[in-house]
Amino acid sequence: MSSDTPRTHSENPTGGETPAPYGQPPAEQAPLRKRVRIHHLREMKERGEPWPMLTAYDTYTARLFEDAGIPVLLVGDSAANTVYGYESSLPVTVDEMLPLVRAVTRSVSKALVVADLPFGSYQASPEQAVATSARFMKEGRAHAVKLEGGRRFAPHVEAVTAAGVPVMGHIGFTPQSEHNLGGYRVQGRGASGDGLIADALALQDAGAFAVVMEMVPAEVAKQITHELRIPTVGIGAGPDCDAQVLVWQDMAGLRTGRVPRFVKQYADLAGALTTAAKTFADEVRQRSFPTAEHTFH
Ligand SMILES: Nc1nc(=O)c2c([nH]1)NC[C@@H]1CN(c3ccc(C(=O)N[C@@H](CCC(=O)O)C(=O)O)cc3)CN21
Ligand SMILES: CC(C)C(=O)C(=O)O
Ligand SMILES: [Mg+2]
Repeated sequence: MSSDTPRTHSENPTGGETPAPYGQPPAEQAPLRKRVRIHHLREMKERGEPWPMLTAYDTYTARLFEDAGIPVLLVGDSAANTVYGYESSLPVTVDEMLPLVRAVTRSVSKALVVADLPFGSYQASPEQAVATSARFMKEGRAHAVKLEGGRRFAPHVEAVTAAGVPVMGHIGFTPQSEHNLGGYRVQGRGASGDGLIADALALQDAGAFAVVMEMVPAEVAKQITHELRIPTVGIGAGPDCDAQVLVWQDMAGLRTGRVPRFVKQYADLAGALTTAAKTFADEVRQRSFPTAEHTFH
C-alpha cells in the first residue's frame, strides 16, 4: 500500500504495516468481560470500533482465541478443508459440523459462537433453514447461525430469525456457490455492485444481525458498511468493514502453499510444528527422549 493511501481506521494492534508479521506481540488485549451478545456488535459499529472474528473448530483454539479477546468465533464450513481434508466446502455435512460446534461452545464462556450452515442444509426452503438451525442451537449449543446468499435467501433469514435464532448473512463470493459463480473470484465489480447493495439491504431487512462480505471491492464494501445499521464482516473486502474475519489456520500460517490474497499470516505454525515433529522424531531415534524427567519410577 502506498504511504499516501488514506486509512479510515487507526492502526490495528494486531495489524499495521510492519514488514515482518511474526514476532512482535500486540498491545495487551482486554479480556472479554461478559458474554458477547449481538447487541454488543451493533454498539461497536456505532462507536466505530472494528472487531475481529476467527474460525475455531476445537477446544484448545476456541479457548485461546476467547482468552485473546476475540469476541466472535465462527465454526465455519471451511472445516471441510481445514479439518476434514475435502477439496471444497461443498461435501461437509451437518453431522460432521455438529460435533465441532459442540466442542467450541463447550469450551468458551464469553465468545459468541456462530455455526455455519453447510451446503444443502438450508437452501431448499425457509422451513429447512429453520429445522437445520434448530439442530445447531439444540445439539451444537450455538448462539447464532450463518448462511450464504443474498436477496433470494431473505425469506430463509426471516424465518430463522423469527424462530429466535440470530442469523449472520454472507454475500459476495459465497464458496458454496463456487460452480455457479464460475470459480473463486471477486464479486460486485462494476454494475453488479448495485446487486450486492440490494443483497445486503435485503438481509438487514430480513433481520440478519451482521453480514459477511467475501472478496468484494473495497469501495463497494465501504458503501455497504455505511448504508447498513448492522455490522459488516470483511474477508477480502477492504479496511472499511466493521469487522474482519479470517480462517485461523490461514491467519496463523498452519496452511502451507498458496493462500488467497486476503490472507495475512501472523505466525508460522507450519514451520513451528514441522520443527517440533522433526526434533521429536530425531530424539526418539537417538533415544535422547524420554529422559528421567519424563519417566516414572
Ligand atoms: N483455509 C480456508 N480459508 C478460507 O478462507 C476458506 C476456506 N478454507 N474454505 C472455504 C472458503 C473458500 N474460500 C476461498 C478459497 C479460495 C480463494 C482463492 O483462491 N482466492 C484467490 C483468487 C482470487 C481471484 O482470482 O480473484 C485469491 O488470490 O484471493 C478464496 C476464498 C474462503 N474459505
Ligand atoms: C471464511 C468464513 C467467512 C467462512 O464462511 C468459513 O470459514 O466457512
Ligand atoms: Mg463458510
